[in-house]
Amino acid sequence: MVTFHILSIFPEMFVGVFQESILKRAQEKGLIKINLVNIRNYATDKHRTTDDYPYGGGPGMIMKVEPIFRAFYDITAKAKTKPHRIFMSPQGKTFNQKKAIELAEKKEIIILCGRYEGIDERIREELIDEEISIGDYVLTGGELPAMVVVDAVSRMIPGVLGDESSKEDDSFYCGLLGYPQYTRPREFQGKKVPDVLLTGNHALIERWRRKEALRRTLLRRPDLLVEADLTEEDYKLLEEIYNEEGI
Ligand SMILES: COc1ccccc1CNc1ccc(C(N)=O)cn1
Repeated sequence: MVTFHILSIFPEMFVGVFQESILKRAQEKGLIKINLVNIRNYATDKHRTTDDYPYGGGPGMIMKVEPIFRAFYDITAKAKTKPHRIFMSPQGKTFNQKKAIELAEKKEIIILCGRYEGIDERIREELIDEEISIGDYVLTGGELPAMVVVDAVSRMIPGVLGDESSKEDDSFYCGLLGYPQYTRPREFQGKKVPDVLLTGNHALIERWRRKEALRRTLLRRPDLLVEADLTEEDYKLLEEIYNEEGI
């Protein structure tokens, strides 16, 4: 069970995403809990201000310390265990499946979603355990990145995915890209499903899938091959692939 506390000035952005399909069922099954927190509720001035102009000048606004510190203290005081505190930002370490698996072990996670040009540095210094980016591009806020993290982490929690096995084979799960998938009809516009998949010979099918995952990874993301722990059998398959691809 993982409890996600999501801090944002636009918590309503999350309602649609977390009220659908797998994440909704996971909440109903008590496998995950999502606590949407509106930072504005912790702003004490009349206008419930959460941002202000940057010292030193420059474009845009910066998120203020007080509302965010109050929100963190409040959530932490109510939390059963000390939450792991994440800030979504372009300056973070790039998110990947390995990180998703690691975060799925946590009990409570706070995800701070930045808006405007970013946050007052004292928030990073005092409140954040790790900064995570979903990729090298800038968005209008950390809300979409937070949804990506909640989705990827939730999938790794036992019981969330109906068919457990789908987690094992997942693209990026074994460090390789996924193999080609087919379903009915067997032939479409003259394009047939590979015969091997119709043999019912699971050893043969597994070999074909592993080989196609290696082929796809070699051709599209050779950098992942370097990281993957390959077996002797994998190297044999790669030999065949090199010959077939004329590399
Ligand atoms: C100018 O925006 C910011 C500047 C600083 C911090 C947060 C934000 C909010 N925007 C974000 C957040 C995350 C990502 C990412 N790549 O994960 C992209 N954009």
